[in-house]
This record gives sequence, structure tokens and C-alpha cells, in this order.
Amino acid sequence: MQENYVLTDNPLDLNKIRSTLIRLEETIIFGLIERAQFSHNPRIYERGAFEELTKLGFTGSWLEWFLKETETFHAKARRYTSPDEYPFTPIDALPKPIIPPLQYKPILYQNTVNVNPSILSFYTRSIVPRISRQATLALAASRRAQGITGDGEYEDDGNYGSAATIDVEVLQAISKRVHYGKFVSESKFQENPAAFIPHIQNPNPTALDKLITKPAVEKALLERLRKKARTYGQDLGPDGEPIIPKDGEGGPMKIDVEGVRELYESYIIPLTKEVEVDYLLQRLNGLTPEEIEELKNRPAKTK
Ligand SMILES: O=C(O)C(=O)C[C@]1(C(=O)O)C=C[C@@H](O)C=C1
Repeated sequence: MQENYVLTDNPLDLNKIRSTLIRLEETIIFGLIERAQFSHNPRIYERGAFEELTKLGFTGSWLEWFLKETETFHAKARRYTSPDEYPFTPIDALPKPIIPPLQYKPILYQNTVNVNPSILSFYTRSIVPRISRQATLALAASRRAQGITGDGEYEDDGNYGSAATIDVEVLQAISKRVHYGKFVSESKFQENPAAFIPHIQNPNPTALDKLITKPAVEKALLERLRKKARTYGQDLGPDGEPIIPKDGEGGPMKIDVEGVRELYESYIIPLTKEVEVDYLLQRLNGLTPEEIEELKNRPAKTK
């Protein structure tokens, strides 16, 4: 059974946090494989593209409407009371939970870090067009064969509900992954507060970024990710064996493998680091000089 990480005994154990990050790779890759079945459908990301929504008084895009409706329901089930869950819809626009929140041990320091607007922006502008390209090209070929022409025809397959449902799932998984940076950061801070404090007091994001960056971990992650995307994205024939074309080259893939790697390299890792640094910059807010002094004098933990 998947354990609820924030309820475990030692939630700041960096190995445990990293195993959750690794587990989320599967969720994200499988979500992207699902999304790759459908064309780009750019209309669903444009504000005001559906007059039906405008008539309902909703001014956002079709996807933002899906997010709001889904998150409204999840908020009632107390999803956003968990320290690892962040809605894309502003929290004030969501209902209160109908059951009392679970009692979480206070693990994170109070903070206002939420990078969901950046996630929504890079996902809709860079990831969806790339991940859906194969489906868009296949649709174009089939429509051309039927004599249907016109640019828009190729990227719009009309599966607005299916595409947006998957987009919501992928966005939630990416958001959880990126905001886990707060736990990573708290863990690193607790390990050696004295190393971080001068760069928080005299705010130096570059120095903090250097302290939290682990190149070997990033390198291993990107290698693993390419292998996972290649393995999970294989198309298997009815006999369960990989489909190998006659020319002996690799068979068809359900996903753009390099696209998945680049998603992590260009967006997910940098944003996780941004969360880590922004969280650290708020880490001493509200502490007294004595409390800061006490933290500074705490000996670094050895691993
Ligand atoms: O595992 C860590 O130490 C992290 O900070 C997470 C992460 C990542 O996003 O995967 C980010 C920065 C580090 O350079 C390595 C990996």
C-alpha cells in the first residue's frame, strides 16, 4: 500500500522524500501517455473560446473550468488541507471541507510558496503541444486521406472533455512533485541550519540554490526517466511482445521520450529548485533573534 508520506514517523528523511519523488515519475509519465492519445486541442486552453462558459459567467479557459469544478469537489473532501496538495484555483474560491481536516504534525514552516501559475503556463504552452504532436499528425494524415483540409482541422479532435480530464490529473501530479521541494528544503535546512541562515538573512537566492543543488541526483534522475519513458511508452503487440518494424529500428512509441526528459530538465527540476529556494527565503520569518541564534548553533547532522 502507498503510505501517506506526511503521516509517517520521520517525514523529513531525505531518502523517503526522494522515494516519493521517484514514485511520482510513474504517475507523470503514465498521465502524459494518456494525454498523448489526443490532439493538441488548443481551444481548451484559450480564455473565452467557449461561449457556453462565458454564458455561465466563467471567464477562464475550458481547462481552468475543469480545474475549478474538480477542485471544488476535492476541496470538500479536504484534499487541500494536506501539506502536499495545492489547488490551481485560488483557495478562497473553493468550498470548505465537509469533514474535519486530518491532524498533520507541523512539518513545514509557514510559507506562501505556490508555483501553480507557472506550472499551468509551461504545461499548456510547451508540454501539451509537444506531447500531443504524434496524435495531431496522425489525425492530419487521416483527414487528408479523407480529403478534409484546413489547419485547425488537424489539431482539434473534439475530445475536449477527455483531454482536459487528463490534463487535470497530470497538472495535479506535477504540482505535488514540484511542491515536494518544500519538504526537501526543510530536510536540508534541518540538517545544517548554520549553512543556510546567512543567505536567508542577507537574501541570496544564488547561494541558496547552490546549497540545495545536487548534480549527481539530477543526472541519475534524467537517465532513469529516459529509461522509464522508453519502457512504459513501448507499443506491445497482441502477444505482449514489442512491435519491431521490418527495418529493425525501434518500434512505435506511445510517448515522445525526449519530450518527457526535457519536461523534467527544463521545467520540473528548475521549478522544484525555485520552490526550495523560495521556501528557504521565508524560513526565518517570525522567528525571534534568540530562536535564530539557537538554530545557528545547532550542530550539523552527519549522514
Ligand atoms: O533530491 C534533491 O535533493 C532535490 O533537491 C530534488 C531535485 C529534483 O528536483 O529532483 C532538485 C534539486 C537537486 O539538484 C536534485 C534533485
